Amino acid sequence: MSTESERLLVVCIGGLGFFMCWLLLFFGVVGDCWRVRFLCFFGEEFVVRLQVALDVVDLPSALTLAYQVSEHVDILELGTPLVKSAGIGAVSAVKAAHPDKLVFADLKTADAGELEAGLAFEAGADLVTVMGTADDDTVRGAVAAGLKYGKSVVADMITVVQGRVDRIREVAKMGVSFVEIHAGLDEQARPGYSIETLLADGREAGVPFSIAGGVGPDTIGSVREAGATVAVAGGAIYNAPDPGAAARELRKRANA
Ligand SMILES: O=C([C@H](O)CO)[C@H](O)[C@H](O)COP(=O)(O)O
Repeated sequence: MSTESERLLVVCIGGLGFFMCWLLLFFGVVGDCWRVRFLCFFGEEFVVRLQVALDVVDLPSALTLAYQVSEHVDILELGTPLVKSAGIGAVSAVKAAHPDKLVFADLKTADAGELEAGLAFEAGADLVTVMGTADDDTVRGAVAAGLKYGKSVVADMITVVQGRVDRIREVAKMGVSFVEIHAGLDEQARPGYSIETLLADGREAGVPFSIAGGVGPDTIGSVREAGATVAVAGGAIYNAPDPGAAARELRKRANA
């Protein structure tokens, strides 16, 4: 073989190796949630992922609901009340039943971020929440667990109303995959509640975000237009007479 062909061969093998390294990094270490983020920014700019909040309080009901809706959603969330009632083993059960879906453990961790996030990842969660109001070291601890397991951490901004955009930007810099701009069930129940304030803060913050707080068929289009990575829907699905049909309709409207 001539020297020129040898050099070409070395360049080709080197190039292939470099490409394989990036593939491994992308599909292995970086994890599913970063793939969602990547697709949203570079592959499917206007696609919003649909996350169902399984806000029931026992595992059989959660598994039934997940079974009814899974084909229409991207992310199955174990709501905080479910994890408190059924335990972290519920995360493993939902992941075992739906290995093709991203499983989100809504722990809303307020302290011991690395320890609690590690529990969820160990149980099979792909994403876990830490409170956006938690101590910065708690958020950083959860992120450290995410890096260790190759999974993602979401900062839940529930209860933050004043100065929300500033705090969103702060926690985004701590390495969370995205920020959940969230009005909890109690806040939603107050007269005058509007999802619009969440959307406005999402638009202004300029970091990847999800929206939770009464997302339904009438609002999911605005959630997408605001630029959200993920739309979270609980009551609009589990309170519907046919949760599967409700999820299908949300999916249709999300990307209409
Ligand atoms: O996170 C939630 C709440 O704090 C209870 O755990 C809900 O899952 C979230 O608000 C989404 O539910 P809906 O507001 O009913 O869509």
